[in-house]
Amino acid sequence: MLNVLILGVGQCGNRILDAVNKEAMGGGGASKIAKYCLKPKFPSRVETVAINTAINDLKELRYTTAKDRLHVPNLHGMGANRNVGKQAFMDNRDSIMGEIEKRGDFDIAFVLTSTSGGTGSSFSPLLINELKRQYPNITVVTVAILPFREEGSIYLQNAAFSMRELMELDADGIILADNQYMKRFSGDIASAYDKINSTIAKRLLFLIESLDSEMLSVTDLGDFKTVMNGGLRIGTMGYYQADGKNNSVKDAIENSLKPNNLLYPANVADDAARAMVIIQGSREHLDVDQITKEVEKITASAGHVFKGIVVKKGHPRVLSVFTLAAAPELESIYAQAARGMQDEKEKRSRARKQLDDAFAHIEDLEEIY
Ligand SMILES: Nc1nc2c(ncn2[C@@H]2O[C@H](COP(=O)(O)OP(=O)(O)OP(=O)(O)O)[C@@H](O)[C@H]2O)c(=O)[nH]1
Repeated sequence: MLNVLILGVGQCGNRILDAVNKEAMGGGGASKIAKYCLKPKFPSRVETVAINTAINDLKELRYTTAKDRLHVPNLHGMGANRNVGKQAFMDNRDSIMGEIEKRGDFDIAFVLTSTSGGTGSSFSPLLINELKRQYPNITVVTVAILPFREEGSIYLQNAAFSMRELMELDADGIILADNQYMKRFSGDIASAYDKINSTIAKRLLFLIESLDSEMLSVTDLGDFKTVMNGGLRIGTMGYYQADGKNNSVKDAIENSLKPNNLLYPANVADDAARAMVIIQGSREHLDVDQITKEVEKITASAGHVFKGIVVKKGHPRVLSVFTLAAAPELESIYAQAARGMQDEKEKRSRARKQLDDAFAHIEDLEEIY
């Protein structure tokens, strides 16, 4: 059985973790006392911890038990400042790692975080480093959320710098989810968040469950690691669930890779480096020849594709995880972040000059009373 750790860091990470716990409890509503007695049903041994400097963010969680919420005290908040965040992590490193250690040993950790706020984006790279240091055999995959592009220059700047830190870590890859790309889910931000979070949560649970299942065709943690180490070691996930109208497993695989079903804009045909396609469904829907043919098609463009087949009652459901050899959308985020930083620098020096000119008026004067 896999030992899985899921850490949600900062508000966005906390909320996605809460969505994971919600899904693991069957997706229903939670009562007021739920946080004291909830017991999510995971397929593997899964431990979850929500980590945050803002106590109110932790209080708003509904499906994460009180004992799985770790408040890291920081008197004045982060102000989206990653330097303050890094210091707060280092000041509290031992207590954070102690909370994790209490939960035993792990094969894989997922770190869920936004790239753009103050807490998650600064804590996560340091936290991942510590995990890799303290658990030499652990696989650590980051699920990193990119901001809406109109959220402002500091968020974009944070995203640029924290992504670079995450990419430079000696970890096992990044699964990207892009708020901007998934904005299509809803008109208003609050319900878009809910939908985005549950979309990510469902895919993660599917992945964990599959890695720990008896498969007809086997994919395991080792294969997942190999996929995540492909290309830029940055990837994303696609998912599709067939309905009664069309039970074709071939169509389900194709659909799982269509732009509409991805968490991040990617051109799978041109840019995928490695992939893993996991198919679940009732035996009568799982035509192995059809699956093999479809997977071979993907292999023609992505270098290597692992396939996993899990017999489970229901219409075909397909999760595709892939890493990318190119990520043009990231480059445009860096360009936008750099423009924003440059604009701010110029505005600051213009303002400073204006102020200096104003001071010049009284340069040779004394106060008169
Ligand atoms: N998908 C998703 N994104 C969110 C959610 N909440 C916040 N975000 C995004 O996360 C980014 C801000 O990061 P947060 O996680 O809120 O910040 P934090 O890490 O808690 O840091 P501070 O609040 O600055 O201490 C913005 O780009 C938001 O759009 C959420 O529930 N779901």
